[in-house]
Amino acid sequence: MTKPKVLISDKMDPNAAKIFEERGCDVDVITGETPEELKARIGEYDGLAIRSSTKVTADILSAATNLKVIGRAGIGVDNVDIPAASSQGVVVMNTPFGNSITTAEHAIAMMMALARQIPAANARTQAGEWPKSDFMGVEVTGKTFGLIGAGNIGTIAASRAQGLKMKVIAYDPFLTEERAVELGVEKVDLDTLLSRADFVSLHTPLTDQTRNILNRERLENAKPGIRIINCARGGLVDEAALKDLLESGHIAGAAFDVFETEPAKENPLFGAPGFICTPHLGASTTEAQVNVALQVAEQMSDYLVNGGVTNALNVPSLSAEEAPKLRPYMKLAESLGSLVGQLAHGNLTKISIEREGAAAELSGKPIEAAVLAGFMSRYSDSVNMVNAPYLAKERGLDVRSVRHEREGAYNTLLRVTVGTSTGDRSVAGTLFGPEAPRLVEIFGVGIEADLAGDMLYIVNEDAPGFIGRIGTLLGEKGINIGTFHLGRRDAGDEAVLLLSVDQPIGQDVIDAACKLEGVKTVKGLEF
Ligand SMILES: NC(=O)C1=CN([C@@H]2O[C@H](COP(=O)(O)OP(=O)(O)OC[C@H]3O[C@@H](n4cnc5c(N)ncnc54)[C@H](O)[C@@H]3O)[C@@H](O)[C@H]2O)C=CC1
Ligand SMILES: O=C(O)C(=O)COP(=O)(O)O
Repeated sequence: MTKPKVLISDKMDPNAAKIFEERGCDVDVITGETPEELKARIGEYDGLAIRSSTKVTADILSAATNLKVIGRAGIGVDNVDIPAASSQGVVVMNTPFGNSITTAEHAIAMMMALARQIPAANARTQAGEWPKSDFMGVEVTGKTFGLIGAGNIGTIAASRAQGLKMKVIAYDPFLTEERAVELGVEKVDLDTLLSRADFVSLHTPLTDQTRNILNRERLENAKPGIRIINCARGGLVDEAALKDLLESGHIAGAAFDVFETEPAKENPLFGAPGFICTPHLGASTTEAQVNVALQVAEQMSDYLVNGGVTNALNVPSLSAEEAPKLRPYMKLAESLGSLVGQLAHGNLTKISIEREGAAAELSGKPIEAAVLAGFMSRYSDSVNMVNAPYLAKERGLDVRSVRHEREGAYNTLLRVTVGTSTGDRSVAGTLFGPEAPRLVEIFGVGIEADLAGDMLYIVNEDAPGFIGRIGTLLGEKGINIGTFHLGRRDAGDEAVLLLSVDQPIGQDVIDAACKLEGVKTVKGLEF
């Protein structure tokens, strides 16, 4: 097997490259390229490891013909076009915890630097001024810390602020009262937060809801003398409005690590009174960078080598321990999805996936994604587990997953049912031994068959002589039969024949088979 090839395109701790190599990947480290250079190169790679500098746009992705996974050594993925990656079947993963302590500590460092004007005092002292009487600071003890966004980083920042004897109030629409009590913070609405806080620290992602969350109106109505810290994302605060309000003195200070446009070589806030900043250093500690580099390389190689999915943003997680257990089910699920997709006619608007026995104990989402990947291949050639659920949604397919507690005839069973204009059509399969996927039912008829390679599916009247006739026909056409599977509802009723053959079935064979006595349906299948 050729080794998966990974490109590290942003500055990353050398442990990342080491782990990729140890885990069976070839790795190139090429940083600082222009988008054009990256686009020209990206086609060679199975994996792309990034931080925040590389912008993975739809244009770059259009050239990423071999790409399977993008790994973000860090948290924010606003530099990745996730919908484009998803529709192309590329997994996007991040490392959601590796740099959170470090970033929360940076927010606290920024707060202290603001409270005591350390950057300006430092600059003037080193310039030989000794400006002792120009710097009067404020204490943080007893002051109110207003947290916007009580997620991983926000809650760590809150606990550090509590350690500094501050009162913490928090605005986060997803924060429950119970969790607020557990954290020892008071849950408030945004206007209340801005009217009471002495220091406000932002810790939300940048989304349509959070963009400009501190807009001009909110900043104007905030408590006079408030100080604002943003170590989350540029675009959360209206930079021009903040500059005006720093100049008017309504806002006493602001400390930013992130900017609307980065790298921020110029910005309206530069030089505003009480403004301090750092160049997106929130995650830049040795500890955090080792954490995220190790984690991203482990996660990406796990996916590329073993199919394990951890911390993915566009596909369900699948641990490296669970991945081998699920693998035969994924094959079975994909084959069943493909079988109903190839056989059912008309506009299919719903699909249900039932798991029974041992299959009911496994994660449902990956199995669902594999069924959809098989099923959606009837509509598109470039479909896989990552993009199938998105394509299904786009087509308005109603997808249901059902897990049965009941004991059935099989130790483990997957059933896939599609709704057609003439009623529900269902196929089911099991695993023989730990690994071998096997079809056990097709449209109500019990049958045992492997679904592999080229196959011929025939429904005929159950009457003597048919098997001889089809055998003769295939012999005349020079088609070699690999396996032969028969099933029927009741004696004399409809019978189903599934043959695996050594070459694709041409239309001439299908036409000839249709003319055989007693034949109702003939279809060539491909797995
Ligand atoms: N400066 C830097 O170098 C770094 C910045 N970051 C950024 O910090 C931010 C926070 O990261 P985490 O805490 O890990 O994320 P998280 O996902 O754990 O927490 C985000 C919180 O924001 C809340 N939220 C979402 N919409 C909201 C809204 N409209 N109003 C108020 N709250 C809302 C969510 O409920 C959640 O609790 C991210 O934008 C991330 O990219 C992360 C690491 C380093
Ligand atoms: O992890 C994040 O979200 C960050 O913003 C850190 O960015 P960086 O990896 O330092 O470019």
